[in-house]
Amino acid sequence: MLTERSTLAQFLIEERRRHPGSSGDLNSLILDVALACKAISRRIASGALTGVLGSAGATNVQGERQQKLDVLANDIFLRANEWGGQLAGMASEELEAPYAIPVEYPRGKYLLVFDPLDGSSNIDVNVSVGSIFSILRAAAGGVGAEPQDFLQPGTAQVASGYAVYGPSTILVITVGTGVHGFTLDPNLGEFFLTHHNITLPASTAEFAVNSSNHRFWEPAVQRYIDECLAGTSGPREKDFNMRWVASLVAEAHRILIRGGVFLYPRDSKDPAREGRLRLLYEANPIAFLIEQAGGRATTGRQRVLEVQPTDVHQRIGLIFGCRDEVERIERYHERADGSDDQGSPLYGFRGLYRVTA
Ligand SMILES: O=P(O)(O)OC[C@H]1O[C@](O)(COP(=O)(O)O)[C@@H](O)[C@@H]1O
Ligand SMILES: [Mg+2]
Ligand SMILES: [Mg+2]
Repeated sequence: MLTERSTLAQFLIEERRRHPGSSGDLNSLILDVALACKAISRRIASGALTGVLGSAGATNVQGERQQKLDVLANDIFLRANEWGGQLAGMASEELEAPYAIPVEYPRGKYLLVFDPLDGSSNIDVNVSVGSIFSILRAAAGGVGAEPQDFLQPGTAQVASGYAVYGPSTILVITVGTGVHGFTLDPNLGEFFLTHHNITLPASTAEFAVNSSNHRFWEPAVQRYIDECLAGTSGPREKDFNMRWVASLVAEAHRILIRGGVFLYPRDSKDPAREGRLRLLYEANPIAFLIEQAGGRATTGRQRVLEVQPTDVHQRIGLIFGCRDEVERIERYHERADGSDDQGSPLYGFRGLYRVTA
């Protein structure tokens, strides 16, 4: 019987009862991931006192400047998860190639993919950051250090989750049976079940987008945001609120708790890439959580979880949140000019009144 004082371990034991023949490896793996998140939370909380802020002076595979905490968090994830015998390999935002489990440790049947520190531009300004993870099955025989082993669609995820290092540290996970949140008690060093069965409302009046990219967006996204901005004077006939934390985990958490829609859509800012966020360790784990909470996640054209990855570090347009809004954005994408059959003819991008941001 789960209560507000149930620990993450107790919750996982309850879940395992549904699968009597299971080995318990998935539970052990999730507990190791949780341990990594606790360790990262401690390091972040000490901030400037322990010299963890600032740049590491290097760039990662994406060509982005690594912060010291990016490197530290990556190392914590590797060390916490490499020895337990549940994994065949790991892939990280901070590592160009997948990480092979060292020969001295046993191999297991899962693959772990993670963004050890998400929203890292927020570290130095003391705003929420997080970690994101996704668990996949390894190919039979426990191999799993080759890039192609990780190129599985999001529908193949066994579990996913994130930790937000905010005013409190919260771990939110799904093992395919709903979405559950656990708050870290910093005195006991233990995650307790505080948010059981998180569900998203169907509709919302709050959106999250980096509107400085407006001119690079496709017409469908321009139309959607312009209509939100027009508020009661536009075709939506209601006012919207906007938030942008620049930390995907913080944004996803807010949306899971109080609803909303998030857009980091495909744009033309850098023609070499499809979007800003990474498919395997940002979009897929968040999309799994959002769908499990009753929401929807799309690239605009396709369900995120059905995209066949072609590269471990592949980027993609990501739109997720409350079902009604995401479906509306998908409809706007159905026509290249951003209009749809249900839109006002006077108010589309071909309409008489074109609203600008
Ligand atoms: O700075 P921008 O363009 O608004 O981008 C913000 C996005 O970048 C990210 O910080 C990318 O994650 P990393 O910090 O792991 O690279 C997302 O969390 C966030 O949604
Ligand atoms: Mg990230
Ligand atoms: Mg990161």
